Amino acid sequence: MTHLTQSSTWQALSAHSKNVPHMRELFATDAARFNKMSLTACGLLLDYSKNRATTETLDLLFALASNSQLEAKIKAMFAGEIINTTEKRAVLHTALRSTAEQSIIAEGQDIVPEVQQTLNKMQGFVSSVTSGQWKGYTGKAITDIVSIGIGGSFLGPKIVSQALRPYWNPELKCHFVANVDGTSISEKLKLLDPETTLFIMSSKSFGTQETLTNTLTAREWFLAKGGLQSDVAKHFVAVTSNVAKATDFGIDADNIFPMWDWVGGRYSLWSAIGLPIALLIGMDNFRALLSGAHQMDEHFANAPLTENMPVIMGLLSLWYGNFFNAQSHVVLTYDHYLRGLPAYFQQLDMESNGKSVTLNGTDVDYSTGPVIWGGEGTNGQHAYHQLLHQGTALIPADFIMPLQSHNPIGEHHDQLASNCFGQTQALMQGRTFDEALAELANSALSATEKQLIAKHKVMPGNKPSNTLLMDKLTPSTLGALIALYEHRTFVQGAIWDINSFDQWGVELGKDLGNDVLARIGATQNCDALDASSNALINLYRQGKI
Ligand SMILES: O=P(O)(O)OC[C@H]1O[C@H](O)[C@H](O)[C@@H](O)[C@@H]1O
Repeated sequence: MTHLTQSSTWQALSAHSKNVPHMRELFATDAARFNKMSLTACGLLLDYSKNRATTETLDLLFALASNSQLEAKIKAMFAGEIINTTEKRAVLHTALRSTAEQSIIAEGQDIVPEVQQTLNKMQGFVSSVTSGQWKGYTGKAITDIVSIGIGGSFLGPKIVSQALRPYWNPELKCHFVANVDGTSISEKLKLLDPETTLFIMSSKSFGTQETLTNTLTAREWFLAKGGLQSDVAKHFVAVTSNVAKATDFGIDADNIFPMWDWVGGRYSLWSAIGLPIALLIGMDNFRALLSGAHQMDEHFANAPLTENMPVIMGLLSLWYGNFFNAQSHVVLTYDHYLRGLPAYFQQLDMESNGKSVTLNGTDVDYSTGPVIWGGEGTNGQHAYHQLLHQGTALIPADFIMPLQSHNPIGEHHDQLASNCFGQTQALMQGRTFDEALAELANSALSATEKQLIAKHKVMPGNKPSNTLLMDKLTPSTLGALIALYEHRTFVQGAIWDINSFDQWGVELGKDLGNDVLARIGATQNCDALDASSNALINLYRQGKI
């Protein structure tokens, strides 16, 4: 057994998990439950009262956090200690949204000036492109941006841009290409004019196959359409920590925006990887996004554990994963602009906490990161919510909704909100057999049929959910919301004693993919691998089944 599962707090939580009353009862016996179990920070309100939790539960969870040295671990992250031990890196995405007055040391150097310089460089670039001062090779202003990247170098810019659509510059369009499937880039290029298109190649490593291939294809297209090699600098910029590779590739050194080792891919939207966002929403709004995230950093670093939003959310999610066998967690956004957020949180959390050994290499004997999934409310209500209500799996849910819509037409937002609140209520209270039977009282069914149908209509309830509200979806509230989930992920990783900042599983896939590529291009059929892989590669070489 690991220290964690052996600990008396863990054992106490395990025993206590069998004795928590149904949430219906918890609400019935405490009218102040919402007041006691909700909190506001950084423009966000978290209602966590619809959880299987009593004061005792929370006390035990906070004790678990303290015993896991959570506060010290939070300090270590903010202080730039090498907490990504397997890659020997600091984890300082929080420095990207620090204020100019702060001083944050990484590897013996204050990194804030570099961060500020890069923001200023981004500012100059954004203003040059959006004012039309930046000209393409025929002297025309830029109308279309194509952002090429994958993983964190794609999801962050794409989903944040999508979320902040009301703030877009109407003169500019932005397209995102990630997949190495040639269809993705081909379909985009069909829409574009090389004279007015600017490509942003986003790759921290400048070594990711998909991004390099898509960028080469874009450059070939540009040259085939009339651009000259000497025009490439006007149409290709890069964001990378590997400046040498980017210049070798042909990108003008002046057009390279730096990235740093201490920023993980899935935490990078706050860096120059966020350039497509800044181009679309303008630098003031981009800075507001950073500032919202910074406020959440301050809250996370300074609020006591018992009033700390990321800590509470992290602990409650861990409660279900470790003590109720919940294997997934659903994120439901009641705002069309936030429809991509579940996919963003999916990478953030699953790449961070999909781990099976502790920092010192011991196999864990408890569940770590759950499957994160979700979608847009109300659509999911007419699909997978059925399983949330009556399925056998326990799936804790987060409901996220702004109180004011950017598009307040008719009764739409009232209906959206009523669905959101109605769902959390239904999940919590469910429907008993007697209630279901009473609803059928006036139907024409026989008594036996009523009994049977009532059985099918029973909803056990007691299904946990958090509700997160904000006044309005703005760059600042979105920044705070994303930082909240980043820190929630951190909290869980800290308690599980895993490295939330490496991704060796992803790396193996890349290596084997390269090996297979060489075998596909070889002169002879492949017979060196397992029978299945040999057969699949050879069928592919043959081009038919
Ligand atoms: O930015 P890049 O170096 O091209 O990396 C892009 C992506 O590659 C990997 O697959 C990582 O798992 C991601 O976290 C990263 O964001």
